Amino acid sequence: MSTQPTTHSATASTEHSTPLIELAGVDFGYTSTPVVEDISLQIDAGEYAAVVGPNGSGKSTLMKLMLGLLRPDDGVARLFGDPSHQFDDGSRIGYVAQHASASKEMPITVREVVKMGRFPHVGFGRLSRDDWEIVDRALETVGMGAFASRRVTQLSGGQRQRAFIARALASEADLLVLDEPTVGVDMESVEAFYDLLDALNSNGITVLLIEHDLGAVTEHADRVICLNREIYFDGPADAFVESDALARAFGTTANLLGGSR
Ligand SMILES: Nc1ncnc2c1ncn2[C@@H]1O[C@H](COP(=O)(O)OP(=O)(O)OP(=O)(O)O)[C@@H](O)[C@H]1O
Repeated sequence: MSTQPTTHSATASTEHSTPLIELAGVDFGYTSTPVVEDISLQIDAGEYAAVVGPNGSGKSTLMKLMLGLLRPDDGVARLFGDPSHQFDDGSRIGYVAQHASASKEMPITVREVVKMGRFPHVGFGRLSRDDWEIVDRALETVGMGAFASRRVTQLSGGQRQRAFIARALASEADLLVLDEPTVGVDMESVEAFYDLLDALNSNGITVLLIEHDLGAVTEHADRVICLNREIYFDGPADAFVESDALARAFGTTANLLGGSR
């Protein structure tokens, strides 16, 4: 695959000093029981951050609060400087869901999926020659040029995730948000997938992911946010490995960092 991402305009993320995501004193519960409490953090342009925590610790809820899909009961959530729930420029955020949830719904080709990344720019109008060039460059960047005509349903888990990253690149997103992107992806493809994320981040794209594979997180992400209803740790991945936050948040002293890789 190409390791030279070319589709993203790196200037887009460096010219803004406003945090991409900002949470201040955020509380949220689906019922009267709080699911996340007193969350304050910001994600700046160019970061490579991972949210980790045990099952049911509020990671997906936190992500939804960040993206404006849920509104805080208390506190403030901002996305690109606007209240998150009012933010409406979908082209700036590329979302990659878990492979399992994207598996059956798309009897269309890889190139058609990536084409969708241009919709925020052209509406449902026709793509120009320049738009198609962006689509094809995105496919090359993720190493999927040879699969452009393949149906998404006929891809492996890792290939499918690459196709969805290409869609984000085609939309020229500043922020790539991935929710457990390597679930169901074989180990060799996980390595290659993270190599791609590393390369995209080096090229200026902000990467924010929820990841269950703590070994991958600490090897690749620069920043770890460890959550269990409240934030147990937020800082450099190296310091996370050295800290006791993992044991406290997960309630175990087992080696969770090396087991899955
Ligand atoms: N729509 C909902 N309605 C009510 N409760 C919910 C809803 N979604 C999640 N919850 C509850 O909120 C808590 C946190 O769930 P969340 O999905 O955010 O955790 P998570 O850390 O992403 O979990 P996992 O790692 O298992 O995916 C859980 O107790 C869950 O049962």
